[in-house]
Amino acid sequence: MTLMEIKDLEVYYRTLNGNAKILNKINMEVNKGEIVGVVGESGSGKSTLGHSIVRLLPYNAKMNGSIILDGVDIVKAKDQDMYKLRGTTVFMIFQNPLNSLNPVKTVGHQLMEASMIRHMKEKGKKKNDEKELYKESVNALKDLRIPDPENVMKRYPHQLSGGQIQRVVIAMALLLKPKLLIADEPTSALDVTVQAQVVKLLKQLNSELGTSIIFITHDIALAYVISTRIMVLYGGEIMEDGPSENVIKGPLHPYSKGLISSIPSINKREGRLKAIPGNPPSFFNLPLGCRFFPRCDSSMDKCSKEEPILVEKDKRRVRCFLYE
Ligand SMILES: Nc1ncnc2c1ncn2[C@@H]1O[C@H](COP(=O)(O)OP(=O)(O)OP(=O)(O)O)[C@@H](O)[C@H]1O
Repeated sequence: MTLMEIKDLEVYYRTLNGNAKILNKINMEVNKGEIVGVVGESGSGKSTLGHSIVRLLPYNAKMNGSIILDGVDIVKAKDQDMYKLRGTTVFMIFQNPLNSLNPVKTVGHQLMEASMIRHMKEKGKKKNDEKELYKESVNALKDLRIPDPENVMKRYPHQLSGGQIQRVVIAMALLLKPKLLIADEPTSALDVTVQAQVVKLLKQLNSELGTSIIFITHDIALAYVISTRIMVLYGGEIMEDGPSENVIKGPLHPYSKGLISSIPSINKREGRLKAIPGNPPSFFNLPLGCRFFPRCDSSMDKCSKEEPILVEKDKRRVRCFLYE
């Protein structure tokens, strides 16, 4: 069952150099209970996609198209409807998690508030059992392996380290139990053992409550570990989208192939990783034709002249003339 449907989404940023179209005709669906890994190099538009879904884009952004989530079109919704939606319908763990916390309230206050909001939604009334809210909040911090959680509850966000803040925001997500969770590089500030624990907790949230997750990462190997579907973005466009297993074991798009061959593997004896040569395009100077063609080792004549469309192929969507 579809939880969210994005149609023809375009996002522009107005800048001193003119308008830059960062997302181009994004069409995608997220089903209930699905974990979609959105992958691509830095600057491919991943965070912009996440910010569009919670409608927390910078002041210089403009959106076209529609994002229907739980029956509401986020592009056109009134601000008051967005307030209602954020939290228990959709929640985003930002790449800079400090943005999700209120600097003048303690961590404990904010976590207990998140827990209370969820109880209100579930039972339709205010839950005032402070002890219960406190216990739930401390347990969420314990789940994230935060040492001395009672002490962390008393602190203000600026008194915590980057890794602790990231875990507090993930704890908030676990307490809110939203229908759709957008996690933007949620493990990048964490060490490997905590990373693994976060992945386990997110998977648990998904399997126990059917929470849909959009997991944004530049690391396609991490996307494979957590997601059921992988969507590859490049230069603000979907290049490939399909079941994780198929995308990883038999990538169709040359860009997906490049991302996969740059995964470090202990089994690779050759020593050196294959990096994709060149850099992603500037949004002010996009190549004619396919956006990936200047870096592509399978490019043909027409790739520099015409833009390929996204076509269906083997349970997948792919944007490449090799499959048209
Ligand atoms: N407020 C803004 N004004 C102008 N351009 C912006 C703004 N925010 C982001 N951009 C540009 O939009 C492009 C896409 O950025 P975005 O953060 O969505 O990419 P990303 O794939 O999430 O990259 P990263 O992993 O580095 O965050 C980049 O070229 C970035 O410089």
